[in-house]
Amino acid sequence: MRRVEPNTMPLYVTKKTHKRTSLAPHGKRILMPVTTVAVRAGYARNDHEFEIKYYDPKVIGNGTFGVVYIATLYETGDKIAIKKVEIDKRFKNRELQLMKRLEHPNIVRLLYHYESVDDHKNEYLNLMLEFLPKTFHQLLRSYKQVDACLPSIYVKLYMFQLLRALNYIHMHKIVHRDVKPQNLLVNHELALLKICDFGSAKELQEGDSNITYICSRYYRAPELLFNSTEYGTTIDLWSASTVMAEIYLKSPIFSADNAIDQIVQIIKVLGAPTRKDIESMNPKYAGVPISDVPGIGLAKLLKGHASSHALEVLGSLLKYNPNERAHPLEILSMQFFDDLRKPETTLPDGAPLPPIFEWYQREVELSYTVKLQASIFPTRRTPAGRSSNSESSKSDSNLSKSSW
Ligand SMILES: Nc1ncnc2c1ncn2[C@@H]1O[C@H](COP(=O)(O)OP(=O)(O)OP(=O)(O)O)[C@@H](O)[C@H]1O
Repeated sequence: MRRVEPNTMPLYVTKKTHKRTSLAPHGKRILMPVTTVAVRAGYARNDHEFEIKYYDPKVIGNGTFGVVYIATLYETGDKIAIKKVEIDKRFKNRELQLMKRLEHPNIVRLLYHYESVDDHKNEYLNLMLEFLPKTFHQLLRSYKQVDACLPSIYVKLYMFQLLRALNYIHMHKIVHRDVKPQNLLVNHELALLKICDFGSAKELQEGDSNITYICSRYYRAPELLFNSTEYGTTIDLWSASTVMAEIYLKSPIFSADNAIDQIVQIIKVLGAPTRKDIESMNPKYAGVPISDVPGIGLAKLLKGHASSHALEVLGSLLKYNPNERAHPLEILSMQFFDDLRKPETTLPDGAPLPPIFEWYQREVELSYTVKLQASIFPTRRTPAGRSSNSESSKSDSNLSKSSW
């Protein structure tokens, strides 16, 4: 990686391709073009331009907003993902601004970014991200195809990491607004989960009106379906719990073709929202009154699929009233996650669990304020600064960002 003086690089990507064979620094002979780009680092602290070389780009995802490629870094041989989104000059790209602020083991890491321009003078923002091999959607599908269930240790590990990441994002008053299996990336061998796609995310400001047509329908919180513009971060908790229910049911818990039917599907399970519930979701709701019908209930729907502890988690999150949804840290302290706290627990192949208890100081402090630290962390592995075991949590200097 060669450092270049600021301002000496053109604004846009410098593309040099070598057609000849070259020996990459990581020792592999490359028989294909290598692309060189002038990038900026993902984290703002040292925002100089660098030259990065990559090769073998292939499309892996075609989203609403852009194209995602997989490529290999010339220097290290590491796989990366490049998300290329057309720049709309009228708006500042929120995804880049937010991703620069977020640094967490359960959030996909922004490595570099650069701008590029095509032959028609369309301009693009390219986000170079750490690569993860699968989406959670693909993982669930692979189990479904062989009529198997995701083993319960993975359900616990993945839900723990998802809720921990949401807690971290919400600490920054950022709401993701598109939590769904397609936006959760996994390395199933290591049992790691990371949230991606901050294209819909937003930092909430008091008094701001927010758009309601956000979040993929099946995972959309009821307050959005009731057209609330003053929702909070708890919309992500609803989405997370629908993801959890989907793990057990092997298909989305609430699926409909339109917003009205989506509400109907929720009512069929949870029963109709009370007047108080509707007021909590959207005090300005002026739609048709909803008759008082009972739902079949989560316990009946998930009978034979989910344990009582799993139902406790789902029941604490799948609530109409956004303020009644449990705090993510409260959920992490529930019995459902107790296996993860036992020293003898391993992955099915005997490998150790990923380091899910290495928390940032700031996350730990927050868990103190809600007095949950004792129940989130394993016994005798108390969090940072108080530990007899240095493994339990890394200090800010190791992990956190100066902005904290
Ligand atoms: N870092 C990554 N590693 C591996 N795959 C990735 C990565 N980032 C994105 N992808 C793949 O690309 C797909 C689309 O990415 P992303 O959701 O960020 O784009 P999008 O344009 O916002 O898509 P959508 O409109 O479907 O939400 C993901 O579902 C995933 O399959």
